Amino acid sequence: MRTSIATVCISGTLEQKMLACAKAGFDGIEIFEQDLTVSAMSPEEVKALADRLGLTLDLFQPFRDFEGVDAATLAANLARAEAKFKLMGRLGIDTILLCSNVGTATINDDALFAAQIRELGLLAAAYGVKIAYEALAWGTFVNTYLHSWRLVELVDLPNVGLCLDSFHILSRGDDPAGIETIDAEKIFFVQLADAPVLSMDILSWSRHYRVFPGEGGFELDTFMGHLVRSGYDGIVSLEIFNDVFRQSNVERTAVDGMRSLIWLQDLTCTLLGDGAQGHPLGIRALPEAQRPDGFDYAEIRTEDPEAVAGMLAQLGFTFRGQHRRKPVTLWSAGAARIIINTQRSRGITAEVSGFGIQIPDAALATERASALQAPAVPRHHTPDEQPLHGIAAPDDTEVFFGTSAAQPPWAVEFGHPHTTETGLITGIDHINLAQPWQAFDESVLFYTSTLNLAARPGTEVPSPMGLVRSQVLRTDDGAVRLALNIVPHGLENTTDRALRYPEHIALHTDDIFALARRAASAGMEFLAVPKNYYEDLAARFGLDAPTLAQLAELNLLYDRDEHGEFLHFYTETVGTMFFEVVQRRGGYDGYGAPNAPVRLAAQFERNRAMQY
Ligand SMILES: O=C(O)c1ccc(O)c(O)c1
Ligand SMILES: [Mg+2]
Repeated sequence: MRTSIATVCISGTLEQKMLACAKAGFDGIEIFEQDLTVSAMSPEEVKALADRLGLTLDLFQPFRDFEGVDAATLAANLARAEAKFKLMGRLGIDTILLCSNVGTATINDDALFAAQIRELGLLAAAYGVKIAYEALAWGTFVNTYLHSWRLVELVDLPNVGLCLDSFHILSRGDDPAGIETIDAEKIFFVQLADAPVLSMDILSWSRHYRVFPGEGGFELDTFMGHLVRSGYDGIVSLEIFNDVFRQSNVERTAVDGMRSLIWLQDLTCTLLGDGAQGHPLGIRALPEAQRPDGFDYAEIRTEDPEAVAGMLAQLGFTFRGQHRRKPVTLWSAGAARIIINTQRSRGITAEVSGFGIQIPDAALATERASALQAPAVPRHHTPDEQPLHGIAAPDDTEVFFGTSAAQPPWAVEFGHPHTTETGLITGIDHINLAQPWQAFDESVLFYTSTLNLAARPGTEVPSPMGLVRSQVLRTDDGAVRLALNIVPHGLENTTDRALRYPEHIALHTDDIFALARRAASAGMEFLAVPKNYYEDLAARFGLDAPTLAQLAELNLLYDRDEHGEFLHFYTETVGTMFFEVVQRRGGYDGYGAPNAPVRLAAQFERNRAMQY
């Protein structure tokens, strides 16, 4: 499949954009006119640079507000178009995108639309230009792709066809199945965009909230399935208008986009099954996706290993030994393994620096991640040590693939072959990772695609520092769960890293009261929960007084839904990390969302107190 990306998706000058797109592996680009207008490069220089980079210039866009106008406006529009056709000749671009009219159309008449577009088509033909007509979802009279297709049929010129843009089709809730009824030869261009499911006017949604495929809520694999079956064999491009992407690192965003197209092809192959082959679009599958079986371990990098070890001991973890060659120790409790690493600390007292997941075939998972352009984490190992397969996530978390086994083979390197014992902690429930504001969407795609996790709908948690965007990524069975939290905008410049990126490891237990009591008597410091919270609990759930008193005494939080109950507590923070302990009763499958604002406010109070 030939891939392209609109220059409007990413930050920088036109030259920087072109370099980044070529480096990320795109075959071509769409030139967004504004990027050329403000560029210091002449059209000829742009063409020469594209040639040098091996990029094709696939589309010039947008040409706006053409059809459905009075005679005088039509004449002016044709003159405007002719200037652009000449410019395209200098760029060496043969296709222009024509958006359906949103501004100047006053006459609603399909015959007139078609006649006027026909005039444009005839003029374009004289310049060797093709016109790809796109129905914008907010077009005054033409706003569905099937309507734009009827008009293209009426125009009936070889150089006038369609541009299909997934956003305009899916945002309106239109059924993309109709794509299969379109003559594939007449689909001149395809643009893909995903978007979070929001309830707002479509224009604002489109101009600010588009994201790369896999980062939003649209079913783009279904869309692609119809496109593949239509027989289309042209370019599939990304066209994302997104406020964050436009100010983020251009190279990273380009790779993020490329990853989305690689992943979407794989999802579409899965959806089409045997039917994926034998279509001209030539979509490619990745090495097989596998479901992770659980967390292998969580890793804490620290300058203060004593503080972290102290907390683990209070929680009931057992010291399992020091790695025979590295300054790394292993602690375990039930199936939970935690590694304390004092190597390469990044100037932070303690942080959740990575985790391992267990997967049936670690080498295959690494191959798949590499095909998704995940950067490898280099780790040395001696011939008698387990090789480690690691990838670096956009938030700098290091993720390692380990084989699925009750006793991980690497544990012997810590001198202790068995790491499982019975105790109150039974395993790792989830890991919560703080995302720098510009990495959130990229991380969602990175973790879901490389670890084969499903993204749940996002939420927003109010905190004294702002709204914290939050999203859970997980396996269906809950064996691996990640919670991503975005750090509120503006805090990236604060010098207090604890305020910036608090992350945590959540452990599960079958008896949180016993565990909390034992930890308290071992001297553990809990995050203090305000009294108001327990009054609210009493009102919401009708808990009896002794239960409430016990919860309050131990700083436990509580939630309940139609499936079951959830009890949890948080430890104090060390560096930028803390622990959570959770107990799930019945079929409760959430994360205590109503309690998240209580936690964030309590941590904020605690941070303030520490500053005085
Ligand atoms: O928002 C717009 O105006 C706009 C322009 C060009 C496109 O291809 C598009 O999908 C939207
Ligand atoms: Mg478009």
